[in-house]
Amino acid sequence: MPSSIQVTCALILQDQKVLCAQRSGNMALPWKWEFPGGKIEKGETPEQCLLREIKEELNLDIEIVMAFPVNKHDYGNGKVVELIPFLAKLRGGDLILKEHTQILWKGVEELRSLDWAEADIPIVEGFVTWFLDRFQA
Ligand SMILES: Nc1nc2c([nH]c(=O)n2[C@@H]2O[C@H](COP(=O)(O)OP(=O)(O)OP(=O)(O)O)[C@@H](O)[C@H]2O)c(=O)[nH]1
Repeated sequence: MPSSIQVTCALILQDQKVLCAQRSGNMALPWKWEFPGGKIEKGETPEQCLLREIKEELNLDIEIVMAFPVNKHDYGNGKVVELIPFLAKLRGGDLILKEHTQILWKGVEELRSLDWAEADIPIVEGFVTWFLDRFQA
């Protein structure tokens, strides 16, 4: 397996909805849906990376609530992504889309209907299961 890149992403939960972001046509994985975030830079913790990326990509300030299990995915084109998801809450900032085509706030039970980047699919599944166990028991 080629060496992997470590990428953090945020599942920003507000009023039982999650912020989903669609990649633009000129990015890798064009038009796929993902959770906002990005690559960890040298010397950064995953949490520091995520706060920086969310500010850079969306102009939003978040607070990290907890970590979810990491998913390592081989895209088969030499790119292996270790996706490190966190549950987060919005703290402030006015949304400005700097990289993505659009964002949507999706109800938890509708999350599966989007065309997700492959690495995100197990994260979506794990999150929906976790949320329903916790809040709809
Ligand atoms: N931010 C983010 N990236 C994801 C997710 N799922 C997933 O496979 N990725 C991949 O992880 C990498 C994240 O890098 P990045 O957000 O810094 O994106 P980038 O455009 O600079 O990457 P690139 O230079 O490979 O195109 C991309 O290759 C992206 O395709 C996700 O949910 N969020």
